[in-house]
Amino acid sequence: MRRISPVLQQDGVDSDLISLIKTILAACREISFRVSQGELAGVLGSTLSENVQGETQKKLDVIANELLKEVILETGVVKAISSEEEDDIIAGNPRGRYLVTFDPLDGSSNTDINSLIGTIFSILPAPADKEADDASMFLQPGTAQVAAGYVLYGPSTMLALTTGKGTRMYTLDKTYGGFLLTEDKVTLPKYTSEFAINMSNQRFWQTPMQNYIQDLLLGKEGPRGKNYNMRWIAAMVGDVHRILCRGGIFAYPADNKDANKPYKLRLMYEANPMSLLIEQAGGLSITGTERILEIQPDDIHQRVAVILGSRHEVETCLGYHQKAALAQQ
Ligand SMILES: O=P(O)(O)OC[C@H]1O[C@](O)(COP(=O)(O)O)[C@@H](O)[C@@H]1O
Ligand SMILES: [Mg+2]
Ligand SMILES: [Mg+2]
Repeated sequence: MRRISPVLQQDGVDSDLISLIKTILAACREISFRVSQGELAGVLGSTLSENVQGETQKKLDVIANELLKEVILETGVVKAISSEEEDDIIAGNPRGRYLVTFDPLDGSSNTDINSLIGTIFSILPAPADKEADDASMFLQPGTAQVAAGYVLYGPSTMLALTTGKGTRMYTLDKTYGGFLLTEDKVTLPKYTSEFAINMSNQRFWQTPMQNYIQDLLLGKEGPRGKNYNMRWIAAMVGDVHRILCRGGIFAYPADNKDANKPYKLRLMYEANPMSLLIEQAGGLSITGTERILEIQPDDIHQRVAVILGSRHEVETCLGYHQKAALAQQ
């Protein structure tokens, strides 16, 4: 089985970028170890603080954030980092060629129940003409990402990674201590009959999403003419992993539960890296009205609606949104 470096070298990936990816993975290996120790490592439970998004931080959120921050800044090739758990960006080497954004721990609420969690990361080119503490550097569309990936801390620790030449999966070999290639070309089936959405928000969704899900639930007797199954892991990293493995559609649409917070997922830390992984595997990722990877961000902590997965199903969902928009004209 092949290790990461030769695979990336074969794809023509720059040596600085390879060593940056390997550094991020070294931190993830450490997080994986601590997660697997569970209560024994004293990493479970909540801290008394809240992050910039007003959410209570889990101990593991803080530990994972610190680990990643420290090693990434030490590489010397990173101009700045932006984390879901930090209010502001953190400047690195002014001559660094890369910017890194990450969600150190995705699916935080799963930590205390020994369920799926993961780390999501995205790497962008650093503009040479900006200061290392200038947050506007990060406001690049997802199409600009030079690499994106996640590490899933499950029964085995797995990495999904893309540098723009398809999506591959690797599995952490704990005896050797590194990630080995276990799926060379992840390919999403175009069609699916499995969806992932938090149904408890149903009454707060907008009409097109209400109609789309309603038609899935009608099954064989409804307009879609087949029965659908549902899964919800409560960690985007787990739901996206399942979709990369066997197809499906995942949605965290807009809702009006809290007027000040219509969207849940973050563009830079979750939506963009997952969208690149999904599209590089032949899937599609949209907000309902536009392709996520083409959004021009206006804030590092901005949130978006996310609908991603098997191409035909996402296009069908898009059709419901387009129909509603036409009816309003
Ligand atoms: O609480 P809900 O509605 O099930 O939301 C779950 C969603 O929230 C998230 O956990 C948010 O991520 P964090 O754990 O990084 O805050 C997603 O991974 C997941 O899809
Ligand atoms: Mg998250
Ligand atoms: Mg998180």
